[in-house]
Amino acid sequence: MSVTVRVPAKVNVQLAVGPARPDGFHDLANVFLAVSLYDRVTATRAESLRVTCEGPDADQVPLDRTNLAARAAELLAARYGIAPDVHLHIAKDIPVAGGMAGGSADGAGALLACDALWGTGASRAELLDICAELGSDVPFSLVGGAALGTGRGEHLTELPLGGTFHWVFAVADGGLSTPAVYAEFDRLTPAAPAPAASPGLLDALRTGDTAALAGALANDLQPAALSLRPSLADTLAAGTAAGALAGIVSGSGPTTAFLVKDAEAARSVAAALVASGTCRTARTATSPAPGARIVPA
Ligand SMILES: C[C@@](CO)(OP(=O)(O)O)[C@H](O)COP(=O)(O)OP(=O)(O)OC[C@H]1O[C@@H](n2ccc(N)nc2=O)[C@H](O)[C@@H]1O
Ligand SMILES: Nc1ncnc2c1ncn2[C@@H]1O[C@H](COP(=O)(O)OP(=O)(O)O)[C@@H](O)[C@H]1O
Repeated sequence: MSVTVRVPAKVNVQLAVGPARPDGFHDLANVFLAVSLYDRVTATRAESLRVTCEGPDADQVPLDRTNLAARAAELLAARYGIAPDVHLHIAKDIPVAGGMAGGSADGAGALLACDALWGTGASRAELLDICAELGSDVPFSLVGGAALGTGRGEHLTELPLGGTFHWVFAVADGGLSTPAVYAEFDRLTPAAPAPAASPGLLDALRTGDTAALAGALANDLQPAALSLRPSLADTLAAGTAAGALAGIVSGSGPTTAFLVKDAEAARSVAAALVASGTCRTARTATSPAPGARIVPA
């Protein structure tokens, strides 16, 4: 018997970052939006814990116990006093180390799949608790849609969304390390103010107003990502020159996200980005997208 779960990627439409806390994390006002790029995690009973991965970036995914899918299975099994004997297969479509929470998606997906496979019957609150232990972004991968993350991003308030948003993602060569980007933020921002969500941005999401959302996109980690990867400025310029309403680094990067008017604009901006030679590839997607869901057999 197997259980497959589909989990979305995310883009941060606002990422307000406060000063470093004593525990090394940063308080955030993190406005997450799930987008229609998905990983699939399949859990199958096995003799022991094993992870495999397929997809264009599969060679960049660790297959040992550091994989967030493996860690999710271990945490759930430990809580219920069972052996984490499961084969987790990841069909990876989310760019790796790209600031789109692919590892977090696999953690949330494995958790939901193992819960169903083992019949542990964990409550939603318990699952969210385990997600937060796995990583700051993992609870959002379970929930999907749109949400404001506070604390280190793990405390979620779901947000209403009034329409469909169209996106183009320019995927860069290689990844950026999230801790390195936060460290660069600290170096560049000696006195960061307390983070707060922008009322205008939340209104734009609620009313589905693409032009207003384009004007409100904001990422405090963008200067740090650009400092570590200056060539991202060329990608941002190429996307806006091609007709995107706005461009932004996705989370800690190096993927850049472009908000566009409609599906046709998405196709032409994606083609122009690839032709510009400033990215490895470009993907189109829409919001909203649901959180982790079991795929019917
Ligand atoms: C920046 C964001 C934006 O959504 O995601 P990515 O763009 O990398 O996907 C997140 O804050 C990343 O969340 P996630 O990748 O889950 O981070 P974690 O595993 O919890 O932490 C990894 C490291 O990132 C830094 N970190 C993370 C979250 C936070 N609020 N403050 C931090 O300083 C810390 O150095 C921490 O050790
Ligand atoms: N299932 C997974 N998929 C991808 N990366 C993973 C996974 N589990 C652990 N990792 C590690 O997490 C790092 C960050 O990857 P990812 O979650 O894709 O990016 P980001 O944190 O930028 O959103 C990778 O470099 C990899 O070492």
